[in-house]
Amino acid sequence: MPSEFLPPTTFSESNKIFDISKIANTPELNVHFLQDFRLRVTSLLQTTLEIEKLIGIFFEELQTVINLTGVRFQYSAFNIKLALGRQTRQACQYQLSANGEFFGEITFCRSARFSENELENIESLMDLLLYPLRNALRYCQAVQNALTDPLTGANNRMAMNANLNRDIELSKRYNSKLAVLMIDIDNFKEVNDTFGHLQGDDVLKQTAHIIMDQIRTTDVCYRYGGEEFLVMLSKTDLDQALFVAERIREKIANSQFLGKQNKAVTVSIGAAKYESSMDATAFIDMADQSLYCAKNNGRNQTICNQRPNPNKKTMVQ
Ligand SMILES: Nc1nc2c(ncn2[C@@H]2O[C@H](COP(=O)(O)OP(=O)(O)OP(=O)(O)O)[C@@H](O)[C@H]2O)c(=O)[nH]1
Repeated sequence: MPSEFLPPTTFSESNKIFDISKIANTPELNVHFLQDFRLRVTSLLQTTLEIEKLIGIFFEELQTVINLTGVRFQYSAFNIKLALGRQTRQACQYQLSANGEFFGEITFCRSARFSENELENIESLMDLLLYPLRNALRYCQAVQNALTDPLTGANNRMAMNANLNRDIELSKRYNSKLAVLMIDIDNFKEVNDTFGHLQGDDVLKQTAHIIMDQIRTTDVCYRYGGEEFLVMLSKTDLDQALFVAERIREKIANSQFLGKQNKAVTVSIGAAKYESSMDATAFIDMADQSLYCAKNNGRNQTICNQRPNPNKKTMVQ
């Protein structure tokens, strides 16, 4: 499979620390050295599918033959941006691709300028990284797909199950606040019955996007069930959680759905704060019971049963 490394976007001239061409003067050593080096790096790179570890291994191994202080790797499609070692001024950067498929951008840096020889050496070893990196990116994509709801793009229930206990353990360990919102679209059956399931799907998508837009990147939105979403708010107390809940509720109530049909959509929200006596089930149940109250109380409102005076909102319209 042909592979390409586009030429470095920045590079520099001379360096005296390592020059593979000096080894080339003793051909036997060169051949053996390079063979051993390539074999070792290839087998090390096969030990992981984690991108950070992979880049780390490659960087460490390159450092044994070329003087480098740091490396950066970026793959925007998956929001991957990592930096290892010391980020210094001189840099050489490569766009990694094979067969028209793009695998990200890698940058090596150090204080002194790179010589042409060194750049050639880096380029000649880059093929070692390319296919392990492609496999790691594919694995990352597969994991991402397995944890994402394909309709709305929110995290799915499997992701929630994987994260919930950890969120609770972190909250206990660091004594940090944790809150959850259970959000359910009101009378969603009517949307499906009136406009059909495809339009119903559009309402679900738009609702999920509004929710995800209204929360911080450190908060997580899960599609909990059919028309129900769960938002986990880390380091958030109940007042803040209710504030976020109301912001989401109002934004949805004031948004236009289904284009020209301009359907009004509302949500009911149950909020809960984590208390140390709760396990994961009790925590989610607490939010669920509050949601149940919000539905019974007329919908389009946020309720938290852990409050002496639950925060009730009247219907907006
Ligand atoms: N279009 C679409 N509909 C879904 C999907 N998942 C669940 N539903 C529908 O969501 C509706 C949920 O209806 P109900 O549980 O009665 O709730 P509701 O009509 O929202 O009423 P309240 O929750 O009491 O306000 C059902 O009609 C499901 O078929 C989905 O992925 N797409």
